[in-house]
Amino acid sequence: MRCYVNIPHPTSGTISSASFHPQQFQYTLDNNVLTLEQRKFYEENGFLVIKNLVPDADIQRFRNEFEKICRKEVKPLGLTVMRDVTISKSEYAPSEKMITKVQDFQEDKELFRYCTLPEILKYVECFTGPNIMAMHTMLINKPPDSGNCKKTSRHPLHQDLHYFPFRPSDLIVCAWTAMEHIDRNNGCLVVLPGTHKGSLKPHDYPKWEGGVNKMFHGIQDYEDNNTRVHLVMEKGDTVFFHPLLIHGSGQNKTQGFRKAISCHFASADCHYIDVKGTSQENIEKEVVGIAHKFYGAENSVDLKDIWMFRARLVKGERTNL
Ligand SMILES: CCCCCCCCCC(=O)SCCNC(=O)CCNC(=O)[C@H](O)C(C)(C)COP(=O)(O)OP(=O)(O)OC[C@H]1O[C@@H](n2cnc3c(N)ncnc32)[C@H](O)[C@@H]1OP(=O)(O)O
Ligand SMILES: Nc1ncnc2c1ncn2[C@@H]1O[C@H](COP(=O)(O)OP(=O)(O)OP(=O)(O)O)[C@@H](O)[C@H]1O
Ligand SMILES: O=C(O)CCC(=O)C(=O)O
Ligand SMILES: [Fe+2]
Ligand SMILES: [Mg+2]
Repeated sequence: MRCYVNIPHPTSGTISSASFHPQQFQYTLDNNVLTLEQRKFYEENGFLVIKNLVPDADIQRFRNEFEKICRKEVKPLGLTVMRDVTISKSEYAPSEKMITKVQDFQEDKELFRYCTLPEILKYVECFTGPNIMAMHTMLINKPPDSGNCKKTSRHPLHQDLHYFPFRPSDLIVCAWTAMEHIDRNNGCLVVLPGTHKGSLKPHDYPKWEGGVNKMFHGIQDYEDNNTRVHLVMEKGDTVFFHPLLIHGSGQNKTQGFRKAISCHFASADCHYIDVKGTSQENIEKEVVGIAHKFYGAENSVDLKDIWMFRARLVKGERTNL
């Protein structure tokens, strides 16, 4: 029992019901943003959906900028452009239809506005506290999966903490905003409520016949008896979720490219950890391997350097990260 334990008031001698604090929370901080009901929901489930949080006008700007990137009209520094695994060996010219996602848009003013929106940060602060770092940014353009039946658009069930060499996990939160109506047809987020109370599981590539995208690791042996919840969301709706929450996304059965924008935020007071000897070693090797390909193996970089380099302060003071 980690949450909702009633603790006696320290100064009261005898314990009467009136001297009990109503609640003890582990995953949310005290401020006046979340209602008691919302706090309880996140504590219990590890996620919280806020309807209609990001205005249409902002989403349109993110969409425009993404299209400019796809047409190569802008080339933000440090951006990773990822194509679907099924076309990763082909010669297609870049276009919106070829790009599965862009990552690390911290140097793109238009897209990075997402990470500084006051309405987003107001909620982020409930989980991270006042010193807030934007650690990892993505715009996901989930491609249609009909036709070839390879289901490569699926994202296997995983915990984002697998990718993060910093702690404590409770001071990390993902904000994920739907850029259009998203349901099971175009591959919505799927979450296993309450799994944020568990530990980090070992991750590796799923053995899917059609192939799997680079670094899309999944949990090999998650318990299938967990309730899966499909998050149906409208444009602008935003889900905040804990980095240990097991989640993924299903196949996109439509002809459209399903879009979402997201950022992982962490308290600047978090600290980096060494993942050597842990289950995270396999992803460290992949990330460092890619960095070596780009910068040359002689310029040895470690995981911490990579993260420090792309992390950006968005509120408060840059203390550790
Ligand atoms: C890094 C930490 C991430 C933190 C994430 C937080 C939680 C998020 C959970 C996730 O989203 S997990 C997935 C995270 N994914 C990544 O970080 C992937 C980042 N993508 C990349 O680094 C590049 O897109 C990649 C290196 C895969 C390709 O880069 P380029 O487009 O510059 O290279 P190129 O097209 O020359 O391809 C290089 C090689 O990669 C292969 N490739 C490209 N796209 C691929 C793909 N989608 N799947 C598999 N392989 C792919 C390509 O076939 C080729 O193989 P060979 O070396 O054998 O010729
Ligand atoms: N049999 C399975 N084994 C492992 N992971 C699965 C399996 N089926 C789905 N998943 C993963 O679970 C998540 C969502 O599953 P979901 O059932 O919503 O999608 P889907 O199977 O692609 O589509 P559908 O809506 O037709 O079921 C995705 O991350 C997907 O990769
Ligand atoms: O399909 C999605 O948008 C979710 C992707 C995801 O969970 C991730 O990239 O970590
Ligand atoms: Fe994820
Ligand atoms: Mg299914």
